[in-house]
Amino acid sequence: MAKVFVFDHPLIQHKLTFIRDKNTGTKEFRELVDEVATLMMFEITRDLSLEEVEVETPVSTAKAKVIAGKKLGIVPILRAGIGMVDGALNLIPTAKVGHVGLYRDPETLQPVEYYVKLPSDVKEREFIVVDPMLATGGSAVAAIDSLKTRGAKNIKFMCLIAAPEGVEAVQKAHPDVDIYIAGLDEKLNEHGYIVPGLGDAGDRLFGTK
Ligand SMILES: O=P(O)(O)OC[C@H]1O[C@H](OP(=O)(O)OP(=O)(O)O)[C@H](O)[C@@H]1O
Ligand SMILES: O=c1cc[nH]c(=O)[nH]1
Ligand SMILES: [Mg+2]
Repeated sequence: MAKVFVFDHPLIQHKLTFIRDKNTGTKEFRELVDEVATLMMFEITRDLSLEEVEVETPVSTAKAKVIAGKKLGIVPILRAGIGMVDGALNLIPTAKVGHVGLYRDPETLQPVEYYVKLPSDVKEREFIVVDPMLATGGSAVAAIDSLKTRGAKNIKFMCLIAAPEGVEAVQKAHPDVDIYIAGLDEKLNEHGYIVPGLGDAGDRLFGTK
């Protein structure tokens, strides 16, 4: 069964509070999402493997460590996932970026796919799918399906806020995909919005409400 990590780091929790606040405007919202994505990526990359190298310091030779050349890919679920890409790339600037375009039908809440573009070496890469919101889980499950259909084998999912329903749906459909969350909320309302949540992540990021 996939593991679920809820990040309790004080900086993540502090910034998430202002992301939730309805009085936070678009500019600040976008900056905070970017910062939290960086902090979450710092935690997620904790398990990257290292290899030993030798480096000449001004004083002598040191045995030291570098990351062992893992191939990473960041995959935002459009549109709101775009808000987390730059923050993630801050820490892993050589990662490739794939895109999965999905919108949630407002009536049925079912995801509708409209765009997919992934790095060509999809089978060799480890992917981190990013989206601020994991609500019913339909979008995350569909995005991960889409990656797996194209050959991806090693996938993590990272979001800002999740509802228990969404976590359960991803765990059931993709038991191999670990889930990383900044805030695990109470429930969904009758419109499929996370309660208390932060509202519509895409609209708040891009000012489209
Ligand atoms: O877990 P789910 O019930 O599928 O809901 C979560 C999805 O809903 C939002 O996207 P939305 O459909 O609003 O598209 P947008 O990013 O273009 O605004 C959000 O960014 C997720 O992708
Ligand atoms: O609360 C929610 C649920 C889905 N999508 C959002 O942007 N917010
Ligand atoms: Mg939206």
